[in-house]
Amino acid sequence: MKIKDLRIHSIAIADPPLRSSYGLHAPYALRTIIELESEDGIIGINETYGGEVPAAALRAIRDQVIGADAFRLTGTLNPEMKFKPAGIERSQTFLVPGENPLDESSRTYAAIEVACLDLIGKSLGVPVCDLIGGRVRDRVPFSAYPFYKHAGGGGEGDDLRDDEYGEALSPETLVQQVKQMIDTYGFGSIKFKAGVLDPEQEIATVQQMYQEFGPDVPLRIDPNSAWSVDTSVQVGKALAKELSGGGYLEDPTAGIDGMSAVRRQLLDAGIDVPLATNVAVTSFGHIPESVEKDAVQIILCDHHYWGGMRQVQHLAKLAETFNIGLSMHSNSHLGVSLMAMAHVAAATPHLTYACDTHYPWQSAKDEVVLGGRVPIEGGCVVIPDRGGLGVELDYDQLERGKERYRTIPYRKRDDEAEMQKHIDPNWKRVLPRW
Ligand SMILES: O=C([O-])C(=O)C[C@H](O)[C@@H](O)C(=O)[O-]
Ligand SMILES: [Mg+2]
Repeated sequence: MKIKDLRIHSIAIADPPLRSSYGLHAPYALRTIIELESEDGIIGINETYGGEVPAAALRAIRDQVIGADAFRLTGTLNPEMKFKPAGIERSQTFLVPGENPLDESSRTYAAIEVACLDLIGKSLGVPVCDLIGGRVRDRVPFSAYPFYKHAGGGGEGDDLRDDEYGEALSPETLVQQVKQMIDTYGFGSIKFKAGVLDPEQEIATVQQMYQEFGPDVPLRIDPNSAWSVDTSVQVGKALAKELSGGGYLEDPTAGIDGMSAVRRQLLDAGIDVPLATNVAVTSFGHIPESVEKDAVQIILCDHHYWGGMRQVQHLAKLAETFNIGLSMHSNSHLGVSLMAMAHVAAATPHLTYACDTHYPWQSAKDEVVLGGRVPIEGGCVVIPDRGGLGVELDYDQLERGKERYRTIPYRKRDDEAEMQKHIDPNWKRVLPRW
């Protein structure tokens, strides 16, 4: 199936002022939508990271993609190794997932791989999950993803979005936010983005969630490496009960050595809360050292930067071999990414944790999927009975997203700069902060 054209669309979508240890989300998140057209006129689509760097990387491999066979990705599309599935090198850590220069070729590869799978699936009338080995679940569970946030729904000027959730900068308002999210989407587990308030307040937030939702709703807390080893151990001890029963402590501190020290000290204290990561282990090259040092017990996969859907399946097998659990990471995204995440999760038996998703934070006004937002019901995305990813582009909405991108100044995610602009001119991302 020869590829005739690759179209790259940079878009901007409104994003609320969410906080994390990286800083503050800008009023717009950036995404790239790609289309691959085959010689017989079928169009495969995909969504990946936005801004100038990912778009330039995609433009740079355009000549390799055009004329290539969508069925023969691995062999034919990587002659100069500019464009390749994830290798076994170690990428840098500490960076926002998706911004790591050493992962760039595997991110680019992933973007094309998924579009090829959508193209093949559409031409055969087969859902992507059934092309990559076959589904083990039809309904893919996602997790509620509460954030501390300032007032505002995202967007700027005449382009403001409704503030559906309001300000949440205290334990009580955060719990209120989760209730609202669960009422709307039916999520059965919670991933709480921490690393923003004093750890005592974040401990209180988790305790209040536990009281509100009970032991059957698994809780995860993720401060994005904001804590020292000592603080991480204190939080792990304080929340041993709340994070057990399917929950986890995600990236409390930076690096494989830091995570390993936290694990050791918690075990010495008789606490077996698993540590999860999407920061310390972000490429295959990190796995040997992580296993040797028992640094993480759960890895968050993400096909966008792990090198595509098949690499996520390889990661799953490796994780299973070493008795490591598998969950899924997300960044601000629209419905095309959500569907891709659901398909790979559906076809990955070892992915037993509910996946992260930022989707509730995005507005229907920005969705580029034809027919509007992808439904999340009972906390799950249902795999549709359609070929490929099961979604098409709404070209009017895509044009609006492109127009928004053309008119805004943002070209790269920079949460630290946003924090300095709106909250504190002297703010810096210091690790550990506590
Ligand atoms: O689990 C994670 O670390 C993330 O989802 C990283 C994201 O960048 C998150 O911190 C965000 O959206 O600010
Ligand atoms: Mg994380």
